[in-house]
Amino acid sequence: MRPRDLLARHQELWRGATRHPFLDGVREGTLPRRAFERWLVQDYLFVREGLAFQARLLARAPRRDQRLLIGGLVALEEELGWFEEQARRRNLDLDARPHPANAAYCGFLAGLEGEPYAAALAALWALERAYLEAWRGAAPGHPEYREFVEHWTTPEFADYVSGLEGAAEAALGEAGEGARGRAEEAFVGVARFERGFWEMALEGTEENGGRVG
Ligand SMILES: Cc1ncc(CO)c(N)n1
Repeated sequence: MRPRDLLARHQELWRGATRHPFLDGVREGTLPRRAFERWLVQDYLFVREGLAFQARLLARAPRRDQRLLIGGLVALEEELGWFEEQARRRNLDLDARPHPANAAYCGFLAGLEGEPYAAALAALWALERAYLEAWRGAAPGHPEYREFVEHWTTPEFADYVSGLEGAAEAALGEAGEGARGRAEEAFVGVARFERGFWEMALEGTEENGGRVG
């Protein structure tokens, strides 16, 4: 089982993770500002957890995957700084509570620590690939959101996602049947949580969406 087999087997689910009215709104400029701001604050919190998840994955990665994962960690740390600047410009408070949909996704990532390496790596590939496809679908993006579309559609990011796919393919190739099953479940989990994240952003019910004052 290769990563691309997972995409082929779960096309419908994958489509739900990567196509969404939120992304149509980014492309057309019709997205309510509150929805975008809610997504921005929540995604910052998610990336913070994602960095911790990836650091734990690095600790048990085979030698051949270390450079790839370290490169990803450096990019995530830079991304946090970028989010902080975006939030400052928009006067958003990043010291917010994770929305339940976000907290559940982060809990799922934390739980992958107890799963086979191949399954956790497949999940990392899937969540990065989901963002690549999702934002590509929103390109070029309304001017207000274009910087965000560009952030996740650079050739560097696409190369990174390809690197993760290759690493996941190798890990799955060495994995036993049980671990491959766990990888498929992890993939399905990522796809569901990704869709839920867009839903949360568009329909979230927090009082102030993280806005200061
Ligand atoms: C919800 C979500 N999924 C994937 C990524 C890509 O890192 C992200 N920033 N946020």
